[in-house]
Amino acid sequence: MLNKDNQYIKSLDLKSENINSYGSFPFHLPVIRNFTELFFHPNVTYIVGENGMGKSTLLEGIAIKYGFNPEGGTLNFNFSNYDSHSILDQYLRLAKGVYKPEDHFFFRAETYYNLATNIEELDEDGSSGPKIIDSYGGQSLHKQSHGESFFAAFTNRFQGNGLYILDEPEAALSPLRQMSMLSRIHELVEEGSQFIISTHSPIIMAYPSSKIIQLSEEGMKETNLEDTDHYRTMKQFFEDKDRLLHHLFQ
Ligand SMILES: Nc1ncnc2c1ncn2[C@@H]1O[C@H](COP(=O)(O)OP(=O)(O)OP(=O)(O)O)[C@@H](O)[C@H]1O
Repeated sequence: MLNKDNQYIKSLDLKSENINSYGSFPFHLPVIRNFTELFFHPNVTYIVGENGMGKSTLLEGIAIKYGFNPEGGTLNFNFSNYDSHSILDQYLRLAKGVYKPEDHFFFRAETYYNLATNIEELDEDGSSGPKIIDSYGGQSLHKQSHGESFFAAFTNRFQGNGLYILDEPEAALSPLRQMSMLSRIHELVEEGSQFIISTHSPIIMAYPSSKIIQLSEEGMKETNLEDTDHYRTMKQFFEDKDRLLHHLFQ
């Protein structure tokens, strides 16, 4: 298990001295306006918060700054189907640790299918050596269900001693698969991996050896699982569904 001395990414800061105006995207986002230095947990750091708070933008900035392709994949992927990523990475300062990960993956639910297509194209071309799809379990990611193909990457492609940046990995995963994902995260953490995960799922955010950063209109704040808006809302819903529905339909 990684610790403070050997984690791969230590902290993130904003080069605010280079920002001229906070009037437009991505600088107008509350997390950027109120940025405070972010210290990553050696095992798992969660970025949570309401839709539109800037989780994907922040995660993408971290990933690009580290050297990942904006659309995800390993450090070796450099395909692009669109070029709409923000310029935030140019304004970030990432403190890396002394040790480098042996495995890397930037998982984006949004563009996972572009990645799947790119893998097929590279494999058809044949010039890149052994088939890439074999490291994802061997079966075309397009010929599996959404959840199955996501899970194939987590179980087969992620090899440990890795840096894994995951944007909403729960998309398409059933609650049971989300729990399996937690146990896979545990295995990979025990094998020297560091995760940075943006999620809306209270199941995914339940890994104990972690830090939860909640983004809101006020900026970012460290919090406990039980105090996240997601956990509270779900709890309220399940504890008294009828009352909640009554209020919703008033
Ligand atoms: N390329 C872009 N150009 C302009 N605005 C953008 C761009 N990408 C995102 N935004 C805006 O920035 C805000 C934050 O988007 P982002 O996708 O980072 O939020 P999020 O917290 O990940 O949301 P969700 O939980 O819905 O995935 C949104 O209001 C979005 O419309």
